[in-house]
Parts: sequence; C-alpha cells; structure tokens
Amino acid sequence: MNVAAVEGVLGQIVRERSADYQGRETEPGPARPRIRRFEAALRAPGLSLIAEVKQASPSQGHIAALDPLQAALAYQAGGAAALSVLTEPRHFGGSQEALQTVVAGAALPALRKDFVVHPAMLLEAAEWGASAALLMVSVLGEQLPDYLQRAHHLGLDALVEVHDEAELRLALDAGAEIIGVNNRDLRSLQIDLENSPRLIRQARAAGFQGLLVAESGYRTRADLDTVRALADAVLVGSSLAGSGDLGRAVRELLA
Ligand SMILES: O=C(O)c1ccccc1NCC(=O)[C@H](O)[C@H](O)COP(=O)(O)O
Repeated sequence: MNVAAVEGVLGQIVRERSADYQGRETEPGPARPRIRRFEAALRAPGLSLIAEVKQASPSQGHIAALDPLQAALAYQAGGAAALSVLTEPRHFGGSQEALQTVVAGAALPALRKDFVVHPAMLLEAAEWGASAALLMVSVLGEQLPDYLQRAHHLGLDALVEVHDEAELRLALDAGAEIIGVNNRDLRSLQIDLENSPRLIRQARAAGFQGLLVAESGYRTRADLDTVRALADAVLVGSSLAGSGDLGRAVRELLA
C-alpha cells in the first residue's frame, strides 16, 4: 500500500503506524477457526450497538480518561451488543492493555480498532483476543482482499470500512462480509449523517447480503432514525465515552 498517498489527518496516522510496524514479520500466522462472535452479535434483531472505548481523537481532542474495562462493563450493562476498543496510542489514547483487559473482563465480543497497515497487526489482534479487526479501504486499497483473507485465516471477523462509492465497490468486490460506512471523512474530519444511509442503500441495491454498520457522529436517539430501518448496527464512540455515565448513555441511545 502507498501510505504516502493518503491525505490529511488519516495520512499522518497511517504513516506513523507504518513506521511502528516496519520490519515486522509478515507470515500469516497459525490458522484459527472462525467463531464469528462479532458477526453473530450484530445479527440480533433491531439496530445493534457497537460501543467504542475511545479516550481521545483528532476531531475531539481529549474525550475522557476511561478505565477501559469499567467502560466496557458499563456499555455491556447498558445493552451494547459488541465493543470497539482503540489500540492506537498517539491520537486515541488506545493500547494493547486496553484491548486485553476488556477481552479478559467483559463478555461481549471486541473489535480491535486501529489503522491496520501491516499483517502483524492482525496477528496481534487475534493473539490479544479480539473477535474482529477494522480494515479501512481508504488505507488498504487494492490490498483489501489479501488483508481480508489474512483476518479470516486468523479466525477474525473483519469490519471493512468505506466512505464513498469507489471504496464500497472495492469492499463488495473483495467479498467483505461486514461493511461499515463512516459518516466521518477521515481526511477533513467533517461529519455527514446522510453518508451511511446513502451508501447502505447502494450496498443493498447491489445485492449485498452481509451486515451493514453505520459509523460516527451519532449523539442522540433521534440521530439514529436515519439508519434504524437500514443498518444492522451502529458504531458510536465519542458521545458515549464523553457522557460521564456510560451505561445510562447507552440505555438512552437504545431506548
Ligand atoms: O474520530 C476521529 O476524530 C478520527 C479521526 C481520524 C481518523 C479516525 C477517526 N475516528 C475513527 C472513527 O471512525 C470513530 O472512532 C468511530 O466511528 C466512532 O465515531 P464517533 O462516534 O464519532 O466517535
């Protein structure tokens, strides 16, 4: 992948992550059975919630100093279906420890939320106990099929993230099983809540039978109305993490 060509904030992050993993092993690692726990959690009736353990971000700066496990348990008690745990350290306050403590202490399946730019990051995700990993089409481009195959080989579900029509086409052609549509343009950080319903409709019109996730920018129950009848799940981070009462925030969102 050509990380030098990725623009804006996203470009800076993926270049840092590429440097972090430069020279690391690229072997696929041992095959593991597909349990599909993350996928199964999103298949529950109604709009499932993936609640994100997120302490900071480029768009919000500091969000909250969270104990990752306490945050995960509050999300779980509030009714979330799955967890997303940031492991990117510089911009999001994430860590390996955050993911591992959440996996060890919470019952819900967890997504490793990071900027996957090297196969070793998928091996780590599996070894740290994640049920799924994020694969961003804006970062992986034509390498998406290879990373998708590697994730599945390691027993991981993959949340394949897209932001526009061209990325959606790549995700569909690669055989993605779970597609997330990000409302946030990761180059400019602008949010457009119409982006998810628009691309989700296009995915269904193209015959996609897998799961569809609406991502980013959701703050209230009313915000979810745009995707309630369209998406299988919604991924919410900042508004929950910064709420001060994470369990209550989940309950209000899902009420
Ligand atoms: O959140 C950011 O500012 C951001 C900036 C650059 C790259 C990625 C970024 N976020 C990743 C995400 O898409 C979100 O963590 C996730 O979808 C939750 O979004 P939100 O509910 O708006 O926190």
